[in-house]
Amino acid sequence: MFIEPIVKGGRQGWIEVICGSMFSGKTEELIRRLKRAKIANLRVEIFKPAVDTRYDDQQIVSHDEKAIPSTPIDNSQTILLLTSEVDVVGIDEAQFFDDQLPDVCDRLAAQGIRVIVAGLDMDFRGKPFGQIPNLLAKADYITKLHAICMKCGNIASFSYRKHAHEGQFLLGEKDIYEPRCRKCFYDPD
Ligand SMILES: Nc1ncnc2c1ncn2[C@@H]1O[C@H](COP(=O)(O)OP(=O)(O)O)[C@@H](O)[C@H]1O
Ligand SMILES: Cc1cn([C@H]2C[C@H](O)[C@@H](COP(=O)(O)O)O2)c(=O)[nH]c1=O
Ligand SMILES: [Zn+2]
Repeated sequence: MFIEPIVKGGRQGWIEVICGSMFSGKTEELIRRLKRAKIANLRVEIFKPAVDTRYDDQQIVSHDEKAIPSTPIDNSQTILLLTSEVDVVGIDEAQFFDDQLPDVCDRLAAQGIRVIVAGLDMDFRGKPFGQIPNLLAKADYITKLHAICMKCGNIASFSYRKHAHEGQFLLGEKDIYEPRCRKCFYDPD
């Protein structure tokens, strides 16, 4: 389990990335860290891409219905305008944000802010997704989570799309996606 680092000598920022397949627990882990920060009386701001309207327009909601209020935004640079007086920034579904997101996270960390980013590391083809690879390169702390393969019960790193849609962007749940292990993802039958 991720334990918050001890910071000596004043305020210091850093970047945490939580990645993994769908249903691996990224949103639950993000919510857990953000709730602990709130318990510590830190000033917390939470963002998600406005396009992600799956469970709720405003809140971040996990597959298991854990929720926390957030601000939906269209552009990652908006985060800089809304975080002048905060200690912790949380960002969910980061794979959907524009290519400025790594730079935005760098700038927040340089201001002494703890930045916690959650997102899919791979798309339905098993290819790196959006800015997550660049964020992983910049991260101070990385947590890779795993789901359970829906075919064989092993540990799953991949998100298998059950529909024929070819575009990278397709919001969905268990009706469209299932987590799979490497073997069941590449050799289905
Ligand atoms: N195949 C699966 N493997 C693991 N968890 C699953 C699976 N299917 C459903 N779940 C549920 O999904 C929850 C994780 O949801 P969530 O944090 O929203 O994941 P993510 O953000 O990574 O998609 C788990 O606690 C569990 O209740
Ligand atoms: C693999 C994959 C997923 N998506 C979409 C499907 C969901 O709406 C989100 C991921 O949500 P989660 O919190 O990680 O479960 O992303 C997509 O658009 N394209 C893909 O290839
Ligand atoms: Zn499997």
